Amino acid sequence: MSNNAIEIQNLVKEFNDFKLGPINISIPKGTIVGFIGQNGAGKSTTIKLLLGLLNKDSGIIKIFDNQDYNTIQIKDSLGVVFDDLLIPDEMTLLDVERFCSRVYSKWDKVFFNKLKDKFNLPSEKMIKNYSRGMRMKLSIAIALSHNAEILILDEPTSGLDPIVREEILDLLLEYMQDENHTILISSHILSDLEKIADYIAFIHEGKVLFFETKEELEENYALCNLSDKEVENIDDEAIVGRRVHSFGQQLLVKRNLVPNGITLQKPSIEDIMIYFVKGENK
Ligand SMILES: Nc1ncnc2c1ncn2[C@@H]1O[C@H](COP(=O)(O)OP(=O)(O)OP(=O)(O)O)[C@@H](O)[C@H]1O
Repeated sequence: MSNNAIEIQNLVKEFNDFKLGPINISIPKGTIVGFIGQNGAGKSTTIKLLLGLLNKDSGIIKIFDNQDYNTIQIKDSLGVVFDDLLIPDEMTLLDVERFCSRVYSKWDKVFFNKLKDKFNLPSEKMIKNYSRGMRMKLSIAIALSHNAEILILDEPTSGLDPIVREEILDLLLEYMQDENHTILISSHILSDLEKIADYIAFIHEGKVLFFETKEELEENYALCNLSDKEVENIDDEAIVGRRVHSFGQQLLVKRNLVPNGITLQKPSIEDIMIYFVKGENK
């Protein structure tokens, strides 16, 4: 049995004007993978393929070594959050709770009610009258309350205020106390991922540009500010991307390819993402 919770091999999906893949990613059990990329890069498409909500053109997707994940057991082991709640608007939280207790074999009513109180979610208000933040919180509460072994979260913190976001990140870290738990989370709020992710997968125009641990990103890349003259001494191979200023240039470089003596700074994940995209036109 492999040590991966999710394995994606040569996954391809084509729409009229967009091609995803081939995507190759292995997500080890017990890790949090932050899935980043520009709007339209292919994050949600990958997640939908993973969940069987879209049909792939080719490739292999395995969840716990299992390619046939339409079984109840595998559905039970996935907790899913999309950027909006996919629940009929006429339902109340009480209806949702009753529904989930029937659908999920390991539904934890006590934990769900704890989250309901923590998030101040009204029990009898119709979901259609919930605010966006309340809908997201309910969605997260459901995903966390059925003892899923993998959480797949597509933009779970979008539209939430910083305090609630922090609470949710804490809940995710608490969930990860169990070493068999795994999270794949896509987000444009890169500072959130900076706090919790072990790996960052960066998808750009349907291709994975990198899949590295946060430590590897830190070891491999650095920012430096140089004059135009100084930049001439840097090998083109070392430059991932650049931003030209009136006083010189800021570069994202591969640490191991720049000469000694240059002052290097640690880039944020946001820096790395921006310079990778800009690097295309360097
Ligand atoms: N059902 C579909 N039919 C046709 N094209 C689609 C379909 N679903 C997605 N696409 C296209 O696939 C591309 C990737 O979209 P996707 O939603 O995966 O991006 P994303 O990275 O999740 O973006 P965002 O950050 O904006 O949510 C886009 O060009 C989108 O228009």
